[in-house]
Amino acid sequence: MADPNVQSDKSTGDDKKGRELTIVLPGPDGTFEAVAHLEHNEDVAQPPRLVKISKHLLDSSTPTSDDRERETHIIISTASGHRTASHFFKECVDPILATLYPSTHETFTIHTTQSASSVLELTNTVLFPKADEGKPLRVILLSGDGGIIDVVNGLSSRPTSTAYIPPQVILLPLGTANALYHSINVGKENTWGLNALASTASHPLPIFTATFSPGARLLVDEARSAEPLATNSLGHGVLHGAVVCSWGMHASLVADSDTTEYRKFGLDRFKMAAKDALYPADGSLPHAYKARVSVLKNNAWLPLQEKEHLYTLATLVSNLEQPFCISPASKPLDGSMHLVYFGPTSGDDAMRIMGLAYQGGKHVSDPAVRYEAIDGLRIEFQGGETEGRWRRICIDGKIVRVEGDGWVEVRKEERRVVDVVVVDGTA
Ligand SMILES: Nc1ncnc2c1ncn2[C@@H]1O[C@H](COP(=O)(O)OP(=O)(O)OP(=O)(O)O)[C@@H](O)[C@H]1O
Repeated sequence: MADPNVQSDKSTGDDKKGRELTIVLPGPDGTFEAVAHLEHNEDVAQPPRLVKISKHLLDSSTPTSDDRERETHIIISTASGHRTASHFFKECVDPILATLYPSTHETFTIHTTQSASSVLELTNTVLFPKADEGKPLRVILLSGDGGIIDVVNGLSSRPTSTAYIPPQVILLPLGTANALYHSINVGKENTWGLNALASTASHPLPIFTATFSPGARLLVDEARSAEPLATNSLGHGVLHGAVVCSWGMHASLVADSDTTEYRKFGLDRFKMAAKDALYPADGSLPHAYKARVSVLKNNAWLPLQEKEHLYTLATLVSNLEQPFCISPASKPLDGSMHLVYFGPTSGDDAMRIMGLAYQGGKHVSDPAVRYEAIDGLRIEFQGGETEGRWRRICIDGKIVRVEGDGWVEVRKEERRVVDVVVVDGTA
C-alpha cells in the first residue's frame, strides 16, 4: 500500500541510502502544501530527524476547508518507549505544525506527562467535559499504546450526553510496541504518523470492554502496588482496550518485562522475558495455566475442552509490534476480534510458534494453534491457580490480577468514544 504523498529516497549517497523520507502535507485550507524532508534514524526504533520543511503555494485560490473550529491538544508522554517524545515534538512535530497551521498553532495546548496517571487525569478533567458538551477536539498523541488506552478509558468512564463528539486522535508512535499504530498502518512506510498531521479523515476506533470479578486489582508501579479498577453499575471492575486481552504466556511476559530495567532494552524486553518464562531455571516445562476458557460466538458462550493452557489471547488488531503479526485476518480498524490460542508445550515449541508470527502470521496455520473470529472471551479461574502470578490478565499492556476464584469477561464494545485520524480515507 504505497502512499503517493510519501517517498523514500533511495538514490542519494551511500551513507544516507534508504534513510531519507519526504512527506507532502496538504495545507488544511487547500491553498498550499508543505514538504517535510526527514532522515530516518539508523536505529529504526528511534524517530526520524527533520532536515528541512518548505511550503509551496498552490494555484487554487479557493480555500477548500478550514479546520479552525477543532480545538487541538498535544499530549507528550515523556516516559514512553525510548523517552524521545519531547525531543521529537520540539525538533520535528512543532515545526511541521507551525508550517501547516500558521495562524492557529500557537493556540494548541501542549500537555507533558508528569506521572503515569497524567493522561487519564487530563482526559477526565479536560478532554471528556469538552467532548461531552459538543466541542470538536483534535488530540495529537506522542506515546505508545498506553496513551491511547488511557484516553479511551477516560472517555468511557462516564455516560455521554447527546451532544458528545468523539475527539479525533492523531497517533504518533513514540512507545515501544505501538501495536495500534502499526496495525492501522500495516504495509505502509513508517512516517511516524506525521502525514496524519494534515489529514482530517478519521475512522471510529473499535474497542472492547473487559469486566472483572470483585477483588481484581490493577498492578501499578512495577507491580509494587495494586489499585482498584473503575466499576460498572454492578460493582464489577471495568477496563477498556483497543488492542489485546491476554492471559498466560503473553500476559506474563508483558507484566514481567514492565520494569525500568527491562524497558531499557526496548522491544527486546519482550523476547528476554519470554525466554525467562519459557525456560524455567529448574529445567521444567513452561507453566501450564489452569482455568475454564470460553469464547463468545453468535451470542453463545462455548467452553474450550482444554483445562490447561499456555497462550490465550483475544485481539482487535493485526500486529502487536510492527513485525509481529498476531492476527493476519484482522484488517485495520475493522472491529473484528480474533482468538489466538495454544495449549501447554515445551519452551522450544512455544518459541517456534511465536517465531512464525514474525513471518507474517504463519503461526495461525500451525496445527497447534487455534485461530478464529470471536465476539468475546471468558476466563474463570475456579480456584485452579493458587499463585497470583498465574492469574494476571493483560489489557493493552495494563496488568490486572484476578482473585483465585475470580473471572474476566471480554466483549466487543458497541460504543465508539474516539475517532482515529487516517490518511487518504484509508485506515
Ligand atoms: N512523566 C511520567 N512519569 C511516569 N510515568 C509516565 C510518565 N509519562 C508517561 N508515563 C507512563 O509510561 C508508560 C508509557 O506507556 P506507553 O504505552 O505510552 O509506552 P510504551 O509502554 O513504551 O509503549 P507500548 O505500550 O506501545 O509498548 C505509561 O504507563 C505512562 O502512563
